[in-house]
Amino acid sequence: MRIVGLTGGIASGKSTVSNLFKSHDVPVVDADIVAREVLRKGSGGWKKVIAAFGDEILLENGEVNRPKLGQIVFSDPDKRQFLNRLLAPYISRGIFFEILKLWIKGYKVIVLDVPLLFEAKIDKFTKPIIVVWVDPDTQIQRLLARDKSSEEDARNRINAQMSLDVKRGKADIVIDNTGSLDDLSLRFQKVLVEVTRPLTWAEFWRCRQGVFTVLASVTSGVVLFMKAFNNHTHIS
Ligand SMILES: CC(C)(COP(=O)(O)OP(=O)(O)OC[C@H]1O[C@@H](n2cnc3c(N)ncnc32)[C@H](O)[C@@H]1O)[C@@H](O)C(=O)NCCC(=O)NCCS
Ligand SMILES: Nc1ncnc2c1ncn2[C@@H]1O[C@H](COP(=O)(O)OP(=O)(O)OP(=O)(O)O)[C@@H](O)[C@H]1O
Repeated sequence: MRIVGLTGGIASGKSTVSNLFKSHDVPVVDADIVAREVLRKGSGGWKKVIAAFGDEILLENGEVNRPKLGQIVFSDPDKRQFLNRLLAPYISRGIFFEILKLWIKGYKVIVLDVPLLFEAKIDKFTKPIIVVWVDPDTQIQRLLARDKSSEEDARNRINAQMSLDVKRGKADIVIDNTGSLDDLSLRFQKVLVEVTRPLTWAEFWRCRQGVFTVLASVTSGVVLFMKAFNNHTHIS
């Protein structure tokens, strides 16, 4: 299985590109969705966040007040690093199981949409790495229009991430999304051809997907064995 990395800056257009992949039957694992799940009421991440930030971080219904937590961590790098370290094990585990499910379903190519792909060093497991790039003015305009946030909040969020130009330098494929959605669709067609071509063996091992494949094989082998063992015990 080929795991394609998709990243970029906040509001650079990752979800828009993800939707194009999905509309061409290429499944996408979205780290933002996984990160939401690990903060759901009652989950392990939720308990850790309450222990660290106190009950004041909760809404009346017991869910985490995301805008409030966002304001705290995006204006304080130490608290953000702390939250990242707190949630990283849960997010990594969630991503791993999402990939495993798709692998068991037999998908040959999947896309991993992770805003912090480089920061969290997940890029080692993905090939190729696609960076969705926009010029800084377009990025801030789209972020303000989408989130209806203050310019200060928007800039804090942009500054919380590795610079988009640095990310661009680390990419195998850069999608410039400064233009219109039609421009993006045209660029995307070429990217789709590139990511759905088979990997050479050298590329496969270089990006450590070999390690993931071995891990996934062993895990699913153990799951199948346990199922068979349980069935057998019930019958006798
Ligand atoms: C702080 C939280 C509660 C704010 O929630 P909110 O609904 O306002 O934002 P949302 O989760 O939709 O994120 C929007 C965008 O912000 C950026 N972002 C999110 N978390 C981070 C972070 N820790 N560092 C830098 N950028 C981030 C990403 O580009 C993301 O796409 C939330 O972002 C969170 O739990 N972040 C920590 C988990 C994480 O690292 N998520 C990123 C997935 S790898
Ligand atoms: N080419 C484009 N032309 C006009 N608007 C666009 C274009 N691409 C994306 N947008 C809009 O810009 C906003 C940000 O795009 P999107 O949500 O895909 O970014 P993202 O990188 O996934 O953001 P985040 O990091 O917050 O998850 C959205 O409102 C989207 O509709």
